[in-house]
Amino acid sequence: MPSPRVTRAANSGSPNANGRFEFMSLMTNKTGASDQASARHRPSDSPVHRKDSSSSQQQLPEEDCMKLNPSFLGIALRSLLAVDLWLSKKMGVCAREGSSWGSARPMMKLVEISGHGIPWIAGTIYCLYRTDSYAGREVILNLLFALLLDIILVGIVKGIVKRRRPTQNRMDMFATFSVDKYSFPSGHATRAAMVSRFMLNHLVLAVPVRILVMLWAIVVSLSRVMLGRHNVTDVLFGYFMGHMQYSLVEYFWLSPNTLPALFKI
Ligand SMILES: CC(C)=CCC/C(C)=C/COP(=O)(O)O
Repeated sequence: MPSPRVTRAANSGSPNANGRFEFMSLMTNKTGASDQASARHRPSDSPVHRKDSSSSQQQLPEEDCMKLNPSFLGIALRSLLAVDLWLSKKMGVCAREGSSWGSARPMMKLVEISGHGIPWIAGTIYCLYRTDSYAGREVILNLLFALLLDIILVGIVKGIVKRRRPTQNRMDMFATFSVDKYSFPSGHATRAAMVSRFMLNHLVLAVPVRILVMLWAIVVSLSRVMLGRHNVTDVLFGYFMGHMQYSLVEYFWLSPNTLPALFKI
């Protein structure tokens, strides 16, 4: 019966008392802890085969089962993320001045500003101040509510998911919050989708202007990936989230009855 010290030395490949290395076969020793670990790799002991084995056999730890039996959802998600990263890198054609469409980067940055929160919030507050029509004030007030809600919800989701921005991104955006170091979802995409839907539903616009509003939302969203700021899934989810936010604003529509003080003209 070897002493625990000798066994440990033998299992770990340490020199024995004679200064020589001794290695004990892990497959033949059925008593040590390391043998249990190695036994997991034997096909006859795999989770699949264990189903047929007697119940006296040891159950695998849960984390091992997950490694050996990844769920379909896990595989699908990993594949989607791999495609997402690959596609986003390919589409990030304005990520740097030296990128294939690098000369279009200044124009893309203008598109970025057109979807930034600050001009939208500042412009909406200005319009609220200038408007003297009752109906106009109601619509603009709700737009302001939508823009603030958007910033809060996007900040919360970014803070929970904490997905890093793509490696090709250069963090040279103006006026960002600390959560804006994260990329999921794209705040520009949520805002563009929400604001465009808001305008199409609450402003009386000629058909060419309606088309321009829709195109603007799509171009702002697309520019996020082209600038290398976001992965494709950040933008797709952001666009979807923007539509959901609009539905939320409609649901909680602020009327003169909810905020009478603001509607005194
Ligand atoms: C400072 C204010 C009022 C808003 C921040 C707007 C901003 C920088 C959002 C980040 O957008 P992406 O997530 O699309 O990069």
